Amino acid sequence: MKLLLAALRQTHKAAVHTGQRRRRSSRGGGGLVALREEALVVGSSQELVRRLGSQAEVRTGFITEEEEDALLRELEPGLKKKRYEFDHWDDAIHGYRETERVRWGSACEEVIRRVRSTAFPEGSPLLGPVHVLDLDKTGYIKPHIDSVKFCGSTIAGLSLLSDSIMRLVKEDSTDEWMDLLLPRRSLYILRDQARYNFTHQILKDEESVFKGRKVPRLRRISVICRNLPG
Ligand SMILES: O=C(O)CCC(=O)C(=O)O
Ligand SMILES: [Fe+2]
Ligand SMILES: [Mn+2]
Repeated sequence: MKLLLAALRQTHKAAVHTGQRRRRSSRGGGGLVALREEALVVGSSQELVRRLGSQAEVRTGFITEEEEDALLRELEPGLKKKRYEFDHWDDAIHGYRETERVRWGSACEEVIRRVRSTAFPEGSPLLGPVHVLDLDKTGYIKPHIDSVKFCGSTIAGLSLLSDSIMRLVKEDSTDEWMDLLLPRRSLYILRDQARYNFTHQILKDEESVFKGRKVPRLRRISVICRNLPG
């Protein structure tokens, strides 16, 4: 199980090293451009946000508080048995524990069904187990691209317990980037170019600022559905 989950992110290493180093020098001047006042996606240019907006989608309030509670009740007992992992320098993720789940209670089953019918084209073959990732409040996800061997064109994730910021950076042109605000209980969907040609990362608390506003990053659990490579 552990092996498969790590393999999902196996292409991250090059992205972590090249992506992070170059980011620092390239960020300075990039003004944030929002499509609308309340937009949840900003980026290095309005053109990029327009072109890729539909491939990096955020749906606020995708689940209710009751559904979030049901997911947490179902997930917490198993997660609590694991320890957060902090010290592997080569991991794409720092400060996390994770698991996967095939069978869900009925309230959760309904949520997962809704995620899948929203994010994936009908009949698209899906990865059976749902991935559950628990980030400690000091945890974060470094830039990586999910393995094309194990994961298809679409990644869809629910965010529980905390708001967070997902940053996408173009792999071969790191001054092209988009930040997605992922509110608690929202669903994000990454597809196609946003999934294949951009690294994604979840910012650590200290860096978690969206349109000039601090977005406190608390403990966050994500519930992630993927499809299979075509
Ligand atoms: O926590 C998330 O929403 C994303 C996790 C992720 O990028 C991964 O496990 O590959
Ligand atoms: Fe990922
Ligand atoms: Mn490791």
